[in-house]
Amino acid sequence: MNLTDLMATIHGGLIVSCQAGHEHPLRDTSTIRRLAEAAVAGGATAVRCGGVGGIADVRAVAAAVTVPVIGLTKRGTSGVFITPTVADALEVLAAGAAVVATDATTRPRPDGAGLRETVEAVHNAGGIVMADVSTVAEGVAAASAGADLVATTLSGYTPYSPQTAGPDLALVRHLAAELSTVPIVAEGRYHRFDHVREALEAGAAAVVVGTAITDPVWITRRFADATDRPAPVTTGH
Ligand SMILES: CC(=O)N[C@H](C=O)[C@@H](O)[C@H](O)[C@H](O)COP(=O)(O)O
Repeated sequence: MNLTDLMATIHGGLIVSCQAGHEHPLRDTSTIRRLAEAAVAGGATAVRCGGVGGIADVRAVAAAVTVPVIGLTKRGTSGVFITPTVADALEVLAAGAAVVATDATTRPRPDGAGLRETVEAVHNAGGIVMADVSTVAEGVAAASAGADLVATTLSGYTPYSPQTAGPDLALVRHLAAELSTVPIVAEGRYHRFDHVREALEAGAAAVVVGTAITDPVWITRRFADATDRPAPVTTGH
């Protein structure tokens, strides 16, 4: 799939992130595949998946859904952990993803490759790159390194980006103003319908929602916390 076809499919739409952390009750590849199928049935224009489920999740979801898959792997939880190496990116593509999501912060990558090198490797293999950033400067650098899409995924997850409870709509707005030719994807803590709308109005080409759709632990907790018996423990997404 090329970028033009991808944008014709996702522009103005919802992308659903189907992931579950190591200790999560939904951490099972066939469960993730079913979540992805449910998301597509509900109108997801694309699915983002992989994470700690890695290549197995990407492969299962890509084989099951007709919409484009944005794949990623995760290694660890600090530094560059989203599809951190060229080898990871190529594996994600080989598993059937149309788009590889990768950390595009300027922090050192574990294989020593630059973002530009990673982008080139993905392009040479026929893939599209979604650059996960946390600041405007990172988004601008990612675009000049050749990234096809810039996503706000990492805002709030690098020590130097704003640690907001809700989505970083300001980052969407600023990236859209800076980057006229690279589509911006709004991602990270989109928990409300009005925030999805606001992101599109701020210039996002598409919005990714994960936890608020695909994590029943998180959803249950929100309801439990409205009762006299709030949930006792936290389980990550
Ligand atoms: C920071 C990081 O590792 N983000 C990951 C990226 O793939 C996922 O864990 C998120 O669920 C995804 O970005 C969607 O965000 P939210 O679940 O907040 O809607």
